[in-house]
Amino acid sequence: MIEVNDIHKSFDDAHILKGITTSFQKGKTNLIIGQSGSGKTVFLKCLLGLFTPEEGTISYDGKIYNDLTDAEKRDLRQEMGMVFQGSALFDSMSVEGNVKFPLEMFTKQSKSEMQDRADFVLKRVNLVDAHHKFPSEISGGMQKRVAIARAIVMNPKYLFCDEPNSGLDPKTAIVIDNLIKEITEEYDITTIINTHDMNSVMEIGEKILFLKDGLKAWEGTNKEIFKTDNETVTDFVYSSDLFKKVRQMYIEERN
Ligand SMILES: Nc1ncnc2c1ncn2[C@@H]1O[C@H](COP(=O)(O)OP(=O)(O)OP(=O)(O)O)[C@@H](O)[C@H]1O
Repeated sequence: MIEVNDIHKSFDDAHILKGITTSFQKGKTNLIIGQSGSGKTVFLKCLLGLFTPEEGTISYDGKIYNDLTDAEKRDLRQEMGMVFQGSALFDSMSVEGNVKFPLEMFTKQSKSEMQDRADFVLKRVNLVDAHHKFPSEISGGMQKRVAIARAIVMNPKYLFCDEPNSGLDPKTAIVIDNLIKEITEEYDITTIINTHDMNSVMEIGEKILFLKDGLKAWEGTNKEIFKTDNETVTDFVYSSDLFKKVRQMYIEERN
């Protein structure tokens, strides 16, 4: 579980995060949504320990980040997996090489242990025949699977995903969303996903945090987001006619 208490982050005179308090449960897919520039990436980077908030605290299963020693912070970072926007695979390394990379960097595992772990996570993301291919030889959806395999290879407690569906067709995006949700439940990970994809919000948003101008404008579940009358949320989430109709049908079905 990650608990965020009143964090503020500024760059020079620009006050970007203006006091955000929230929490993210383990075993759940937590989504962060909001317009471009609302502070989602800055918030995610604070959770990753890449930015230090000037005020407020972030705690990871009860451990307050600022109270940790440098060695404890390093240990905590190793409990974090990250799926970057655009996958961010190493082009010069094979699929298997990409997945083994964190093990080679951060563990003292033997070659056969690394091989077993790489085989296991690649199988878990349903990639069994691509070990020796290079990123340029596989599809965007397969690259995302490799990125997910690499993010979970160290058995993380916390998984952060920045726009995991960007550049994917809608069908592949759903497969990737479901894969992230399954893995989150299976390994009891606290997963936080930064997204613009309203389909993800509806499908896997067990908890949704809506940021606006660096503030928490709303939070709730995907079921609650259908029912909310909060105009800031409805203006943003239901800006397309299609989603407006879906919401109307949902409300009528429930009445
Ligand atoms: N390192 C930085 N230095 C200065 N300003 C920054 C830095 N990183 C982000 N910002 C500013 O913080 C604000 C929020 O940016 P952020 O990237 O968090 O938005 P976002 O909600 O993730 O947008 P998008 O959905 O487009 O990715 C922007 O005004 C941005 O210019």
